Amino acid sequence: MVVGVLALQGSFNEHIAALRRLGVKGVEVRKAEQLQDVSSLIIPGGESTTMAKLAEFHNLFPALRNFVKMGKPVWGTCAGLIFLADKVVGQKSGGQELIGGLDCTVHRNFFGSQIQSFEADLEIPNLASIEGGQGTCRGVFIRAPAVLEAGPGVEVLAVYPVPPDSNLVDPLIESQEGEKKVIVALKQGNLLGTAFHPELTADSRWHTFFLKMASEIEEGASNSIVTIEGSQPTLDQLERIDLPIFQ
Ligand SMILES: NC(=O)CC[C@H](N)C(=O)O
Repeated sequence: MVVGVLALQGSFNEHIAALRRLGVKGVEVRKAEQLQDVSSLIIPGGESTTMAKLAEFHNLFPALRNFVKMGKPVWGTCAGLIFLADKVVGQKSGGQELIGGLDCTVHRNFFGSQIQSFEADLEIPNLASIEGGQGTCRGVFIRAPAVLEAGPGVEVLAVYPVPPDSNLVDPLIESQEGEKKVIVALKQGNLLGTAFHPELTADSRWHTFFLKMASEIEEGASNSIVTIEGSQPTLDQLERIDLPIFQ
C-alpha cells in the first residue's frame, strides 16, 4: 500500500513526517495520474478555498471523486474534511468545488477565525479501544470546521461542545445534560474525517487507525504498506521521537 498525501497546499509535509515516524512512506500527490500509483490518500488541512482552486487548476477533481467512488481509503483533516463533505455551509461567496462522498454537512469555519484556534482534549472511546492508549487525544483546532449533521451510515468518533457564544441553532448531538455538541471526527466506509490536526501532535493513533482501515479495505490485494527501508521503528523508538509541535 502506498499512501498518497495531496500536496497542493497546507500541512502535507507534517502528514508525510507522521507516516515516516511509523515507518510508512507517504507520497506527495499533485497530479491526477499520480492517484493511480497510490492506494489510499490523505487530504491535509490548510485553506480549503485555495486548495480547491489549485485542485481545479490541475483538473484533479474528477480523479479525486473517482478515487473516493472506487472505495479507496481517504482521510481528510480539517480543510480535507471540508473537501470530503457532501454539503458545506459558510463557504466564501461563489462556493468551492468539493469531492464529496461523506454524508454530512460541514460548517467551514465553525469555531471562528484564525485567532480563535485552540487545543482541547477529546474523548475518543472507539479509537482508544482499537489503538490502545489513553481515552482522550489532544485536538489541535486551527480555524477549524465542524460537522453539523451526519447521515445514518456515519460513525461518530469524537464530538466537541458547542461554544456558548455560537449562533448555531440546531447541532446534531444533545447530551442528556442538554449540552450541545458538534462532530469533530467521523468515519463512513472508506472515508475518515477529522476537524483537527493529528499530524501536529506526537499521538500517532489517528494515523495508525487510518493505515489499519486502509489495510482492511485492501485486504486480499497483493500490495502491502510500503515501508521506508531499514527504518521501521520499534515502539520504544517511537516514544522517543521529537515532536513537531505538541506533546
Ligand atoms: N486548518 C484548516 O484546515 C482550516 C480550514 C479552513 N476552515 C478552511 O476553510 O479551509
